[in-house]
Amino acid sequence: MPGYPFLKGHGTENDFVLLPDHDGSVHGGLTDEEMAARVRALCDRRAGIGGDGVLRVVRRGADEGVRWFMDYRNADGSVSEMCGNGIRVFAQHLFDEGLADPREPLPVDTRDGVKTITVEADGQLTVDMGVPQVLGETKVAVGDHAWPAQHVDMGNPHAVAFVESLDRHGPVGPLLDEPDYDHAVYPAGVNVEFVVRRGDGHVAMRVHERGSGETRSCGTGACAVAVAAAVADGRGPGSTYRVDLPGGTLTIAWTADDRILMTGPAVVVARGTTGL
Ligand SMILES: N[C@H](CCC[C@H](N)C(=O)O)C(=O)O
Repeated sequence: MPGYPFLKGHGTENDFVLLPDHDGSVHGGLTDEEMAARVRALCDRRAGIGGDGVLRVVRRGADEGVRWFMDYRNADGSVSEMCGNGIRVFAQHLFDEGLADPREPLPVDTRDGVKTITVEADGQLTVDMGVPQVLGETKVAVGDHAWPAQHVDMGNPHAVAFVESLDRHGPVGPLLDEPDYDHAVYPAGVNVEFVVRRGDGHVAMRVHERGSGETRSCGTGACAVAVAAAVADGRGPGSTYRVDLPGGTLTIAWTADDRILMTGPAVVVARGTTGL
């Protein structure tokens, strides 16, 4: 079958189509809109492969030892600065293909700069997600229910609201539509997280992702949630949160030197060829 190679993978069921394009010769010549249309076709869960987004795997020059660039787009074709679950799957793919050594820290360039991935003894991957920005209080709403929300930037924008219940039959509802938010605060859109407490250092969340809708998990969102919870708990740096998502669990550590380390699984489930 003519076409180009793809792989399918997920991190806590936030799923992605990976496009190996090391020298940019497969997809690099497309215009922005042509690439956005290709991404929408690939992410279509009926007529395509299906995914919350696309990770294009591009080799960088060997400057400063950073050899890879993760070109991420949401399912609607829009570009985002970073994808936390996606960068773990991206790294796992490189390890699987022998293109990176899992025994060494792996730097990957993104639109939000270089992130470094390390492999834990249990095979989970830890990503240094950088320094969070806590930008103040905003508000979000679903239907006629509104909540205050913490504005947290993880390279991409988040609004984190603490709610009474995540139940689909409760005020948060089925999240079939984008929550209302302050467009003056988020002119390029926003990822909206709804959080309940599960215990000390333990929360659960649902997320409506910019450009993808409700997903089973959001890595940058889990980081934003852990930061908002630590701030609400008067903790700040030096705290660790377990974040339960519909698709699995992520561990988020806010280090004493103000960096966010996210640890979670990454699985590559299939490979193939497509003409989409
Ligand atoms: N929808 C997000 C990007 C993907 C984030 C999420 N999949 C993650 O794991 O961080 C945005 O537009 O900023």
